[in-house]
Amino acid sequence: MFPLTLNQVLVRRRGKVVIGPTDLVLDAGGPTMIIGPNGAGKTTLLRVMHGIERVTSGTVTWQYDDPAQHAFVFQSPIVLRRSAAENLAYPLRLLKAPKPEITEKVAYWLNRIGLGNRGNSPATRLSGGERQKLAIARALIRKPQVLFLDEPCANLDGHTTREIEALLQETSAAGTRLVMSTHDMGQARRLARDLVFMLHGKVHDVSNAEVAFTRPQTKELAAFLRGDIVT
Ligand SMILES: Nc1ncnc2c1ncn2[C@@H]1O[C@H](COP(=O)(O)OP(=O)(O)OP(=O)(O)O)[C@@H](O)[C@H]1O
Repeated sequence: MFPLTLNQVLVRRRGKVVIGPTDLVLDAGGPTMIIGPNGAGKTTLLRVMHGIERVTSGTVTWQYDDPAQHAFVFQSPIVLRRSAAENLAYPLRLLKAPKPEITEKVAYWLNRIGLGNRGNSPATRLSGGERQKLAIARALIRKPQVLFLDEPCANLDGHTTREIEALLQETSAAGTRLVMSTHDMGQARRLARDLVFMLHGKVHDVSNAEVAFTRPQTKELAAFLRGDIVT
């Protein structure tokens, strides 16, 4: 599916330029972490790439696009008002997967996210961290080639964050392309192969994560990584 190429993408909402005009090319590697100050446009950029945010002008081009091959995990986990197991089964039912396969995969993923004995619990009763893990598992259960995540660990405790990071690292190693926003520079350091630094609605810098953290190429990125307020 890669490269994914954004060419002069501009998103205007209520008269305000939220994104762009900006360019970005993502290759097949990853994980890519999108960083930048609040309001820089990280969420909107992810939504544009996934195809759920209309662009005002410019183009978003996949090498070949198959919307069934990309999934999106939102900052506030969205769970269906059904059991945890039913949440996981849902995407497989849409794909008309055979029943035994659904049963097997649901059991595997419930265990994988530590909900092995909570399959019948209503998803809405789970904790925030459990709901987020469920949302990620529901995205992964159909083995997408690309997974977009918008601040998946915002507001989660350290233990859950560590579990989610381990799951994401495993997912990336297994070949799913991760593109994720984070405000946590420790997390970016732990997970990123490359960093996309957003500032004022534009992609300001794209660099290898190691290079960015040791020799940032712009003074704005250096300041942001130092923890300064960048305006
Ligand atoms: N539909 C909309 N209408 C008006 N303004 C919008 C809309 N969507 C986003 N914005 C504005 O565009 C800017 C970028 O928003 P976005 O959520 O993409 O940034 P972000 O970098 O993800 O921010 P945060 O880190 O705070 O989540 C913000 O100032 C936001 O208020």
